[in-house]
Amino acid sequence: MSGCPLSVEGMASVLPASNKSMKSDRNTNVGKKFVHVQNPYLDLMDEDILYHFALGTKTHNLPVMFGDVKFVCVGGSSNRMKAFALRMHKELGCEGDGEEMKDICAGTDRFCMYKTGPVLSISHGMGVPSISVMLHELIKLLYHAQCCDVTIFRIGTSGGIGIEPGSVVITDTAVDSFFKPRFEQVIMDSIVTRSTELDRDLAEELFTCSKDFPHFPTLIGHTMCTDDFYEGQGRLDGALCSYSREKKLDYLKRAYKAGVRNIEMECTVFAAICGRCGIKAGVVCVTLLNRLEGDQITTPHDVLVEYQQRPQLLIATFIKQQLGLCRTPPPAPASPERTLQC
Ligand SMILES: O=P(O)(O)O[C@H]1O[C@H](CO)[C@@H](O)[C@H]1O
Ligand SMILES: O=c1cc[nH]c(=O)[nH]1
Repeated sequence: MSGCPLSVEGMASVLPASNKSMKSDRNTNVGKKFVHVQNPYLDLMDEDILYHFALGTKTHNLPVMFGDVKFVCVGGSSNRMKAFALRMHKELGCEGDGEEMKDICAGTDRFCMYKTGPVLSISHGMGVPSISVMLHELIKLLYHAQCCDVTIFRIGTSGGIGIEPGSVVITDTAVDSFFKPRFEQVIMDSIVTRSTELDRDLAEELFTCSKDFPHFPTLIGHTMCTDDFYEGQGRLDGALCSYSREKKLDYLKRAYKAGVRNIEMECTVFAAICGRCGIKAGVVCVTLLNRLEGDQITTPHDVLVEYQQRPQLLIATFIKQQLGLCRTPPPAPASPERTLQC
């Protein structure tokens, strides 16, 4: 994050041991949409240790480190999220080549985190349990840092259904394996059902933005979240397979009929947790294959690398537009393209 005009590098971010946790009056900022938590116990705690990030309210000055965050991008792989941070570094016109950018979570190898100006880039690993742990700590971090008007994106990979590999799917509805827009969470010995609503306007805005990239198809559709890559997604190539090829195809075709265009492993919990905490959320995943045609990912590595960049390209452009750093769309003749002071 060094050299970026919007970064907080250089300010005291690690607190002396004696410091109290950072708390402030959120009521002074009327009109702003603050990230909130849904836990009455949190404010009663003297200290909050974000264990999987190796950060804490007494050891780190979270408002100084993260108070300006407006966009958070999450994705499964740490390399992808570092690449996205480097891309944003360049796109925001920050100084240097970004190679000096530090992993804020270097104290742990669970997740990686990079900050470029108002953009935070974080990995979440694979599957609901992993992203769920990350999201709890991320949202507490944004809450402790008193962040407001935050938008969060998941930029991922997925298996497509009935669409060309390399297509980018912007999720309108995150559904479970029964094609229902819900996330069922086992909480102790109860099952709690939460809504998986995503921001429709955001999906439409992203779709409009995708028109800048005619070299790959982008569409809006339902995304199905499963708890497994193999049997959970009806694959015939796992170590176990308890159904027939016909049953698999019947399932995928029913999914398609229900509006599902791609399958991945995190979108329902992502939508459910972000929605409950007042964070505008979007899911954008590229498809690596068409599941009606096969299960194995046979696409060459270099093509897969290019595919993975598609959601990044779209989100980076969207963020630049939101920050007023892009001319498109709409062209603004009266106000020339803004540049950031580095
Ligand atoms: O590419 P990412 O973000 O990891 O997402 C997808 O890829 C993983 C499976 O290969 C799952 O986590 C799935 O959701
Ligand atoms: O088929 C696929 C490809 C990527 N990620 C998934 O979850 N499934």
